[in-house]
Amino acid sequence: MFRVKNIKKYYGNQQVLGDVSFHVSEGICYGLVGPNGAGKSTLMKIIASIIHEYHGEIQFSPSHMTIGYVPQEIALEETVTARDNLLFFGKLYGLRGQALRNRMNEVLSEIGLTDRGKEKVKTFSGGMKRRLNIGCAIMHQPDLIIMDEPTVGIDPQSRHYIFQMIERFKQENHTIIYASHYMEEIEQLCDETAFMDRGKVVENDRIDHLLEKHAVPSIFVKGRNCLPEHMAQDHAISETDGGYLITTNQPLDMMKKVIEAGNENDREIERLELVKPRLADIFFSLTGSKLRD
Ligand SMILES: Nc1ncnc2c1ncn2[C@@H]1O[C@H](COP(=O)(O)OP(=O)(O)OP(=O)(O)O)[C@@H](O)[C@H]1O
Repeated sequence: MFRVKNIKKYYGNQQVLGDVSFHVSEGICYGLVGPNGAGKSTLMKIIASIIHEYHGEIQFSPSHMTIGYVPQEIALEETVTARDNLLFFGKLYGLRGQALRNRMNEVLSEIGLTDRGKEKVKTFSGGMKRRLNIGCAIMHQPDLIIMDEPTVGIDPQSRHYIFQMIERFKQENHTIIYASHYMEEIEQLCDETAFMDRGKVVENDRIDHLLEKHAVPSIFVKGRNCLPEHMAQDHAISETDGGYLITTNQPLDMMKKVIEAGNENDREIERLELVKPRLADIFFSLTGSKLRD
């Protein structure tokens, strides 16, 4: 679908992208995740051809691929209706007449605003504006949809709605680039992801591969005297949530040991759990950066 090759970008003397490369296949949702300032928006603007001054190359295949760009900032005319905004963007993309009106109605239904289409955008909630912002970018049914943090500051219902839209886009074989600093969103929506930090891609792969490659299993135990003797010497243990997180390659054996030791007199186990590896922990272990600093 497209390949990002050795992209470098400077603002004055500041390098904001340093030799970024990856490949995105057709029909997937590809996540760009990283803290504020990592370079996600700059990279997306380069892919969307909004920024032209950079080093490196973006290779699209086919070369005439169509792109829809959903900016991080709401880009709507608030004094007119949702329908007028969609008509305006549809015209920009070359739609006219009945085809334009049909597509406008289709998109209104897709973004769940059919009943509000004739109302002015200034009366909309933040979530409705976000949905309309997406609607404007998909009027021309683009092959590639680039979404820059489309769920920032919205209510859970609208977020859920946007997630459902993205699932539909994928089913219709659109390719999506999705930037976020919410790792839960990347885990839920994306097939592959690139971890970005300080203008570099520190890791990129399929999400299941990342978890397999980097996640270290662990168990969580909480209770009175719940740690068996000697365990602290033999394993990596950290205190968290009033209990202990024990990193081990044999989590089930370890749970057995904790339970056996828990049967002794002065011990009491309140909670014992296998801890599912999370992408956010992998990101932190690779970069030393938290996503929401
Ligand atoms: N037009 C510009 N002129 C100068 N510096 C800029 C410009 N745009 C972005 N930057 C800088 O480039 C770096 C990367 O910014 P960018 O917006 O791409 O990061 P980001 O990962 O998208 O962050 P955020 O989540 O805050 O949008 C930041 O240090 C930012 O201050």
